[in-house]
Amino acid sequence: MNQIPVTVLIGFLGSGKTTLLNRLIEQSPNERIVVIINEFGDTGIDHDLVLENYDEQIYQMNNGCMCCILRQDLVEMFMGILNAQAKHDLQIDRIIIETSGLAEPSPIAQTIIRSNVLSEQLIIDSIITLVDTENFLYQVRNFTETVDQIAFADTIFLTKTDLVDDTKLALVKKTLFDINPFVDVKAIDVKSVAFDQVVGLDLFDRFTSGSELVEGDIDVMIARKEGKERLQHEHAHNHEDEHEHHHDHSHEHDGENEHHHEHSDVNAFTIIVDRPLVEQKFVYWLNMVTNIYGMDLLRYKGILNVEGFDRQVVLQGVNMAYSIDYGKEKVAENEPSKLVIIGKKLPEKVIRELFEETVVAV
Ligand SMILES: Nc1nc2c(ncn2[C@@H]2O[C@H](COP(=O)(O)OP(=O)(O)OP(=O)(O)O)[C@@H](O)[C@H]2O)c(=O)[nH]1
Repeated sequence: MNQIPVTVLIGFLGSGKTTLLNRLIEQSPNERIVVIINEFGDTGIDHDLVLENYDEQIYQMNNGCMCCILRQDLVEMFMGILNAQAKHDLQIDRIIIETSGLAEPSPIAQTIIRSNVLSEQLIIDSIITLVDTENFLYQVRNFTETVDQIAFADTIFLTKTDLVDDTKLALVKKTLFDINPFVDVKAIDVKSVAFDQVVGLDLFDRFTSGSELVEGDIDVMIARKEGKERLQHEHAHNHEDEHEHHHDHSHEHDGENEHHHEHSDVNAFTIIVDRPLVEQKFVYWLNMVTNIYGMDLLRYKGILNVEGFDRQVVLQGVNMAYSIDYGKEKVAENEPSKLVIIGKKLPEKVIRELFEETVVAV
């Protein structure tokens, strides 16, 4: 079954989400799109009514901010959409969610990733954050939601750049990169942007719950992603193995690339190791950190040099879920591994020490 791509539009109040959504809808004659809108306080539309009158294809959530509670309502809404698809024998091509300006994206993503039924049928296309360039600097100082929206974004669209000068634009970009060092940032005009510049970007990776990952699973996960047959591995899923210490000679250094941030409660930092990682040790650390810090890990990404792999290994994660993939060919056998971690009040020192003890120490 084809998974339906879900595009999540987030952004502070007035950042241009509705204007963008209208622009997308008016441009998409050949796609059957379902739109979910989450507004504060508006009167909702009865799901069943909408389903019977399917042409409208617009669902509305009105029970407050989309981030605040367990997203059981979102699960039910998605199930309603999927059931309607089956009942009416329709193919829905795409779902677009416009969130309330105060929403945090994490629970929306978690709802899709963590529900087995939903994750079989839906796939997150991209999490797109719109940033009102004119008002962003004020918003980021005063509303933690804004920081979360930046930290979580796969890509950021700057709106209202026509209202600011170059100095302000540069400051906004710098602030964005301070919060999320690996995000793409692009100025768009929401009134004229092309459909395929916004949807179908496929930026959000397929995440797998990492709690049972053991040595050898990196191969397995990549193979699965590439649609190949599951690789046969000799390794036993033996947790004692994970504690075994190998002798390698890598060491971590707190390089000048490190990012420290003062933006509300979100922090970001970089770990660089200049020798190849031992898979078993790295996996052990990753399992531990994801299990301990779970929802506080907003985003993490690593370009890793792992012993025994010809190519770089790319790690991308959200909360407890992450994906692992091949990156480019290694340039040098000893090229450094780099990990960027963004989270909520993460104890950087503790995480570094844990890394030092479990991954780097001989
Ligand atoms: N000058 C200018 N105005 C813009 C731009 N993008 C959006 N706007 C205007 O900003 C206002 C807010 O846009 P909306 O699309 O309603 O923003 P929103 O994010 O949906 O706002 P909420 O519903 O409050 O969350 C509208 O008047 C838009 O016309 C832009 O690039 N330049």
